[in-house]
Amino acid sequence: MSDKLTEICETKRDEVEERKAVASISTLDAHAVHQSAPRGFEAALRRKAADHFALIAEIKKASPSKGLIRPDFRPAEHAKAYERGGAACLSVLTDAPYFQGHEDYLMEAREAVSLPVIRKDFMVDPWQVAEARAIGADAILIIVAALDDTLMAEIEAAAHERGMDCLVEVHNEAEMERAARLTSRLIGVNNRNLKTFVTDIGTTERLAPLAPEGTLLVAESGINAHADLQRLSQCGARTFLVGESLMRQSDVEAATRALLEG
Ligand SMILES: O=C(O)c1ccccc1NCC(=O)[C@H](O)[C@H](O)COP(=O)(O)O
Repeated sequence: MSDKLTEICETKRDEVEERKAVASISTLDAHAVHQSAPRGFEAALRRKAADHFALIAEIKKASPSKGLIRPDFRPAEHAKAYERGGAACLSVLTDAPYFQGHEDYLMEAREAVSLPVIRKDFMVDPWQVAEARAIGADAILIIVAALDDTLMAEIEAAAHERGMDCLVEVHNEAEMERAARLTSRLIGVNNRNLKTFVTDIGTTERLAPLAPEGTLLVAESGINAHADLQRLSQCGARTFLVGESLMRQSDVEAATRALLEG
């Protein structure tokens, strides 16, 4: 194993092979018919970002870099608090081995609110897109560093076929160039290096000018306060993905409002 992201993706590939033996894509798609239609993740962000900051609020129990973040973890309650606090969308971590996540958390959170929800997981196979829709996800994450161009495009196509949006995540200049080859124009700059965990919000400032025309840029990770939103808005970022700093607060609703309003 060379780094954490590689390790996580190797574990994920094994997990997906086991799951594929239990449910085919057509079984998952048949199941997805019973879900409500995708809620329009990117559209909700674009609407909010047009006149204010747009927040993707993350439901995150634990992480490889920080361990347990929220001991009294209640996905539906956190989802409602985020919605009341003004979030535009939710992100729910479903990876179990490294984030103590679960598919049930996404289903519980989405059921409790009317916000669109992204499944935050490590996509390594188009099969996972069918699974994401079957549990109700409105969008998926594509981590450019984890995929080659062909697989990235296949995963994006599988999402679009099902009416889902893609948040395409980059961390450096070369990844931004590769992201531009996809059709999605919802691009997240992860301020956290997923190989070393070093986090620097200056990463968004460095990469923002390189985003392709028409991009809705999302600044991800390491965002703690309203002042960070104001700082990042100077480089054109008006959409933010925030997990840990909100999940550590006892009053999640008030913290969400304070982050957005100052
Ligand atoms: O959060 C981690 O430690 C982590 C480690 C390895 C891969 C991914 C990781 N996090 C996923 C995310 O991108 C964040 O959960 C998300 O951007 C929110 O970040 P934060 O506000 O810093 O919790």
